[in-house]
Amino acid sequence: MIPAAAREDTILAHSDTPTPLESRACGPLAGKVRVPGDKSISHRALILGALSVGETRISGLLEGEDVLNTAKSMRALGARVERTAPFTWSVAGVGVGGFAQPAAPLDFGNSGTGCRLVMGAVAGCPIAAIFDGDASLRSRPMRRILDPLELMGARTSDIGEGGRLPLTLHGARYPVPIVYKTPVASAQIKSAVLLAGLSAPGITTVIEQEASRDHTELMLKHFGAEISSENEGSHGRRISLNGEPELHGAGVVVPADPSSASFPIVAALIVEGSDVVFSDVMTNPLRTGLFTTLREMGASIEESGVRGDAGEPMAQLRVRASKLKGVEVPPERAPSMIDEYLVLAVAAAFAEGTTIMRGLQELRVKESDRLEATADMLRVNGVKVEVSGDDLIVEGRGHVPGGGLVATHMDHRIAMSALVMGCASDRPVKVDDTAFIATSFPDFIPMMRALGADFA
Ligand SMILES: O=C(O)C1=C[C@@H](OP(=O)(O)O)[C@@H](O)[C@H](O)C1
Ligand SMILES: C=C(OP(=O)(O)O)C(=O)O
Repeated sequence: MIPAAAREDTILAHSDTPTPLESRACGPLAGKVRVPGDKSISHRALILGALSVGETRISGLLEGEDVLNTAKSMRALGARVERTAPFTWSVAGVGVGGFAQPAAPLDFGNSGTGCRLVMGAVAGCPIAAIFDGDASLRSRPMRRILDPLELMGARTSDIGEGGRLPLTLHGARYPVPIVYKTPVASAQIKSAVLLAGLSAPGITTVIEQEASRDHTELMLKHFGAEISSENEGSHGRRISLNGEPELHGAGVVVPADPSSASFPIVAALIVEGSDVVFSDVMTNPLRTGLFTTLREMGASIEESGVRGDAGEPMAQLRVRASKLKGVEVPPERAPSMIDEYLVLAVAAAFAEGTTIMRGLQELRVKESDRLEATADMLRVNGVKVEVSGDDLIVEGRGHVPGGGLVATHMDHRIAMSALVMGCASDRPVKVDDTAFIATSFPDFIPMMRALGADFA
């Protein structure tokens, strides 16, 4: 038997040379699958486990590169993190405020969530840590996280141009609780402030104009923190956390990731005759904007067997190929489907009529400028598309000519969206590099092939 650590190294390995792939029109997709564990919940389970006293047992953890980098960072900060069986991990934490000074820089690879949440957790400990990542992560804004953390008493030095990585974060010796209004709807900003607030005496409050995913709040409660959330305005939330709790290790069952499921779901909708069942898909309403939109477009997505664990609902989804029509997606839906616009744009290209997606400014600061990259992906495959300010307008003609080579820009979701498009386009669609798919959905290619996709 291979020891757990060696197996983990095998998972971590990925090629430095680009691996292109072509996707060709295929016959009906069929089968029943469980996509990997939710990425957001996997990061949080490791971080909260590391900040707790006692053991946290996680089942269904996403073993993608982003999450594995978070696991490594938790070890570097003093927690014991072990893979005990496939997708099953055990964390023995150090308690709130108990992180040790890491001996080497923390490398988060491609992962904004891992980097930014750990910044919050480190900001509440009297240690210094160097944060770094790959070229994509080094290009993403960090000021949005550092601003509130500095108000709480943390400090930065050796910081990259424009507040970017690499940087050194010096945690606060005496963290101060704050009331913070997030400048944009971002669960990463909210979570960083709440994680720093764990070490602050008194109440840390985050106010968001538009509610972002609430996994941090739900999981903090599950681990024993006193935290409350009330509505703020028409779409917002006001979240208050009582500082200095004793967090206790807890069991976490990670549901299947709806953002990962969105790729085979759209593939099943656009490939004629398809019928695919997805089990255990998380259906937290702050994550299901894509399903709402697809249903408005005419998609057949049947939900059954709704159940929940630690406040996170999940269900089985049966998806059948459907005739889609263009729709207008309102800007206030953006936080609940922020990572899904790329694959929605693919569905929109196969629909009849125009789809207008409004208020997508946040797409510009993801792994790539996803607004431009999505438009380019469609354009090189013969789809009429326009970026107008922060809106994306796709003219659906019921079919996609294809034949293009898509630049993935170190962005897993561009790669997967383009491969989905090729499943039903007139000519094949090629992507320049599939390596980054391993950050969030390592089994995407074999799972799609097993359903009937023609990738070569
Ligand atoms: O908190 C999280 O787990 C995430 C929040 C979102 O980012 P923002 O907080 O920047 O919107 C999302 O795009 C990302 O994939 C995961
Ligand atoms: C934006 C994403 O992730 P992150 O911000 O963690 O890099 C994503 O997975 O689409």
